[in-house]
Amino acid sequence: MSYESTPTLYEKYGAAIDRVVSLFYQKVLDDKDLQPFFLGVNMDRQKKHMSAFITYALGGPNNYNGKNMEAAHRKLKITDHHFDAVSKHLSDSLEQFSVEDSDRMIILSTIERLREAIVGV
Ligand code: HEM
Repeated sequence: MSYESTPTLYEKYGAAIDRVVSLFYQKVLDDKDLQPFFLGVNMDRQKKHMSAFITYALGGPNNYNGKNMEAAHRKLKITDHHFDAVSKHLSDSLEQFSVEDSDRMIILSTIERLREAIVGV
């Protein structure tokens, strides 16, 4: 009998989060539909906030000190189309880092739960 417990997603992928987030924002900024949202945004700060947010969402330590999702996206007039595009870039980035499909699905469903707080607020 083994006492090993299932590792959290943070234990499995935590070391790669910064690199995944960098690749993700490369894709976002290469996307003509999404570029305008990030004009004038400090991307170093943005990447740090996103990495901390994802770290916590995957079961890691809570070092996130940014705004809540509703406050962060208020007045940006983000549509479902934009949300789907961002979600796809995250999915592609996770795939490029060889995150297992079943884990990628869990991560995407965690992100999906934020849709209401981000779209159209
Ligand atoms: C899919 C899930 C998403 C997550 C987890 C997420 C996460 C975050 C985080 C952690 C911040 C930083 C908040 C802060 O600085 O206090 C942020 C800001 C921002 N997000 Fe998102 N975001 C998501 C979707 C989107 C979408 C779909 C768009 C637009 C297409 C978007 C555009 C922005 C912009 C422009 C900012 C910067 C706001 C500013 O600094 O004034 N985000 N997001």
